[in-house]
Parts: sequence; C-alpha cells; structure tokens
Amino acid sequence: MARNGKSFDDRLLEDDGSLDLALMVTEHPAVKSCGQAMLETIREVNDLIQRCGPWIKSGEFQAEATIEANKSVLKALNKAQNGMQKLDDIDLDSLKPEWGDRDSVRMARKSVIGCAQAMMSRLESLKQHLAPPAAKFASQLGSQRQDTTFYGWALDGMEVAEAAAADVKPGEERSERCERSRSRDKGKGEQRTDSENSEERKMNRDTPHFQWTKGMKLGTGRYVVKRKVGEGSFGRVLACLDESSKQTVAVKVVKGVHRYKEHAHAEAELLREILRCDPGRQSFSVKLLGEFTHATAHCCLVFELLDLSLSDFMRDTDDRGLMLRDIRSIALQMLQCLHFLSAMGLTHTDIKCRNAMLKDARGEMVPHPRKEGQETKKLRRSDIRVIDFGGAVMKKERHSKRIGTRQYRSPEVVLGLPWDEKTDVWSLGCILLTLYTGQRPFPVQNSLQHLALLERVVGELPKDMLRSASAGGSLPEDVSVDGRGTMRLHRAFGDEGKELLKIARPLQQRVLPQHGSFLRLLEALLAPSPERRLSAEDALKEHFVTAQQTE
Ligand SMILES: Nc1ncnc2c1ncn2[C@@H]1O[C@H](COP(=O)(O)OP(=O)(O)OP(=O)(O)O)[C@@H](O)[C@H]1O
Repeated sequence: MARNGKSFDDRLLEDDGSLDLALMVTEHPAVKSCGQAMLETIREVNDLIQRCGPWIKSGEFQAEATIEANKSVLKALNKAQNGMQKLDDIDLDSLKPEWGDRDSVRMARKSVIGCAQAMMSRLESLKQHLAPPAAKFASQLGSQRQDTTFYGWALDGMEVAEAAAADVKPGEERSERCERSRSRDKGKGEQRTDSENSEERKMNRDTPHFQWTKGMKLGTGRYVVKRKVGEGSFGRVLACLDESSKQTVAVKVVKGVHRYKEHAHAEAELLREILRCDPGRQSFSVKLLGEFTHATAHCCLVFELLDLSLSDFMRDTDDRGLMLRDIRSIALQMLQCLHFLSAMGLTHTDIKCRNAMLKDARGEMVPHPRKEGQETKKLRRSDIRVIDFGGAVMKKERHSKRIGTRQYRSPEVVLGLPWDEKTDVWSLGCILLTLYTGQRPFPVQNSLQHLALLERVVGELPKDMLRSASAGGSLPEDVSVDGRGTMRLHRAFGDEGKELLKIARPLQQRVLPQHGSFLRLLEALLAPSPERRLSAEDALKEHFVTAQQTE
C-alpha cells in the first residue's frame, strides 16, 4: 500500500511468451510492429516500476526525478495506446495471404492486445501516484523562478543539434484527421499522439485516388463526370451533371481506404445534423445533397458545386491580398459560421484557406489599394461556404490528439493542451491575416519553428500554458520549459527556419495604421491564450465587422 492510500503493485511485468508467439504466427505488419514495440515498452515500464516503487511506498518524491518519471509514464502510455489503436484498426476481412490466415492474425492480435492492456493498467497506476506530486513540483518550481522571457532563445541561445527531419515537407499543408468514429474514441488516452500510426497513415496517403474519365457515370448512373475540381488527402472532387436534377454538383469520391470511408460517413452524418439545425442557412457550411457508394465500393458525397477555395483564389491573384471590403465580408460570414457551430457544440478543427470556398470567384481587376503599381481582384460577390467537416468534433468527443493543419494550429494545440472551439477562432485569424497580406503568417514546417514564430508574431506565450504543457508531458519533441517558464529548444531550425524568424514581423507591423479596427479584430482572434481570445459571438460585435468599410 502506498502512503496516499491507493494501492501500488510493484511486481514487474512478465513476458509470458505470448508476444513471441504472436510475432511467430503472423507476418501482419501492424501486429509485428506492435508486438515489437510492446516488448520494448515492457522493459521501460519495468524500469519505471523499479525506479518509482520506493518513492511511492515511502511517499518521498524528489522534484526533478518525479517530473521526468511522470513524463516517461505518459510517453509509454501513449505508445501503448497507439499500438492498441493500430491493432484495433486491423481489418480482418482484407488480409494479404502472406500475412497468415485469418485465425492466426486474430489470435496474434489478441495476444498483443492482452499484453498492452496489462501494461496500460500498470502505467495508469503509476500515473495516479506520480501525476499529483509532479504537477505540484512543476508549479512550485515555476513560482520560485519567474519572469524570464522567451525572446532570444530562438535565434541565439539554442542548444544546437543538427536539424532533424522536418515534420512535413517545406511549404506543405497537411491536415491530420482524427477519429470521429464514436465507438473508437472511447477510452482514448489523454496524451497527444503525434506519431500515431505513422506507417499506416503513410500507406493510406499513398493509396491512389479514384480513377475517373470524362463522361463516366457514377453511382447507379445518375451522376455524369464532367471534370475534376479538386482533391485532398481523403478524396478527389469531381464536377458531375446530376441527371435527375439537371444541376452540376460536386461529388467527392473518397479513397478506397476503410478508415477514410468511416470518416466520410461521419462527415455526412454531421452535415445532415448541421442542415437540420440550420434551415435558414446561417451556418455558411457547404450543402450536402446526398451520399452513395459507387460500383467500385468507393464512398461518394454529393455537395453543391462551389467555385474556388480562398487559397486557389489567392494563388490566381498572385498572392497579393484581397480588397478590405471583401475581407470584411468573409470575416463576417466565417464568424457567423463559427458562432453557429459553437452553439451546436461543434469545433471544425481544420479552418484554413483551402476549406473556405467562394461560391462565385468572378470579379474585376482593380488597382491594389495597399500595393502601389499592382492590381488585385475585386469580387463581384464574396459568398463563402465552409467545407471539409471530416475532422469536426462535438464537445463530448473532444480528444487530445493533434488536430488541424499545421500552419493554422492554435498555440494550445501546438502545445498539446486541451482545446475548444476557440481553436477555430485562431485559425480564422490566420486566414484573415493571409487575405490581407497575401502571405500565410505561420509558414512553418515543424512545431519548434511554430512556437518560435508565434512569439515573434503575437507575443510571448503565457507561462501558465507552457508550464501546463510541460507538467502534462505534452510539449512537442525537443522543446522543454524550465522552472521559470522559459522555453528551451533542443534542436536547430536549419537555415530556412532561421531566415523565417529573422524576417517575421510582429502582427502590429503587418497592418497599415489606417486599418486600426482590422488590427484590433486580428489581435482579438490571435490572442495566444484561448481564455483571452474572443469567441466568435463576441468577435461579431467588433467594429471592423459591424462597420461599413471602404478602401
Ligand atoms: N463543393 C465543392 N465544390 C467545388 N470544389 C470543391 C467542393 N468541395 C471540395 N472541393 C475542392 O476539392 C478540394 C478537396 O476537398 P476536401 O477538402 O473536401 O477534401 P479532403 O480530401 O477532405 O481534403 P483535406 O486533405 O484538406 O482534408 C478542396 O480544396 C476544393 O478545392
């Protein structure tokens, strides 16, 4: 029995041979890799039990060691949870013959799951004992040594190790779609899962898109393909003539990946729910017209046809930025959308220029009001629709996994802290600043660069956020926070990243003095602390949104 009354089992975990057996009877890649990972984790967990057992029994904890051990526990839990999820995702109906027969795969999977469960129950027990003192020590250390600012470390005081591979390719935008499948979300861990299923994710990403030809018929022949209008990681979007309504619609043909189909069903379900709550079309969300399965078993979603995404529109106008009156109209619609979603308890989680589409992108070229000698397109109409609800999350389903597309992620998400609908508000701030300057404010390739750039552009990150992330073990890899609440970087950015920081200007210097009300809106949307960030509802009352702007 531990001093705090909660029992602690200090027996070491034993490898009863079931993992070895699992590794022998199947060649299934997910079972193999999880089995191997479990073997390694058993050693780590035993080491933790031996190290922490005496502290727990005596009730005597040493600050730094307890904080570190707590982080290791969270990391191991994360690893075990990822493994469980990977095993959970195995589709026993589509196995390659070389992986072994269905029964062997099923048996092997069962063995690995059994080990993972035993391990997780020990880790949970360790967590129960270590987390409270770790949190207490973290806050004590924090309050003893206050007041050191973060500025400076990013460029000067780095403990430089050669830059490791960036999280994404330069300039690439990527959204990590989290599980929406309700049953699977149950019992998910409290930690970020950045490395979750990376092999599988890569495999899914590499799965080819649906092959189409002009004139081919989809579904039972109702939809005739005219052209491709876009594609993302999950599907390809085709403009099709609907023979029944004689309208041209957009059909998103989802890749033939089991998990993506589930996301698509969840997206459709959610859009129907939004439509039910939104007879007056105040949500500015794309209208779902139908859902069907094509003969090739591809899942298809039918939407109203839209024109161009804001990112495509920007690209077509050479990234010069939009007229302020168009930005105002887009801000108003997007805020109304976010307010609507928030009232439904929904967070979109992937608000970005690619996911906001103009219904009609026609307009006329006019002299650019902010860039001498250049032109920009003044929109005839600036009606917007928000698309891609595949990653949207209801309040009760919020999870701690990474959400959204890197460049639009809020500070709380980058730090792995709990988030809510204000994370969408942050992303909208990024969109509006992009529309104004023509440049994305955070063109970062990894979380290190992101944290550094955040402080450059919007100011210091609140120390309490940094400390919570540190105590909870959710800081991005290679970042630490010392007792004074100062962030430390343990990996270099590379030349590109350093250049990015050097040229980054604070928000206030990016907006012209005559556009003060726009700056105030941006400052309110891009407040680093979600508590200080305005809600969409309150942002709708901001002067920039309510006033009639001219430029
Ligand atoms: N209703 C629509 N009308 C016209 N084009 C559309 C429509 N919906 C989507 N598109 C185009 O297809 C692209 C991909 O669509 P969508 O974002 O829904 O796919 P995805 O695979 O979920 O993308 P992501 O990788 O961003 O999650 C959009 O960026 C847009 O250019």
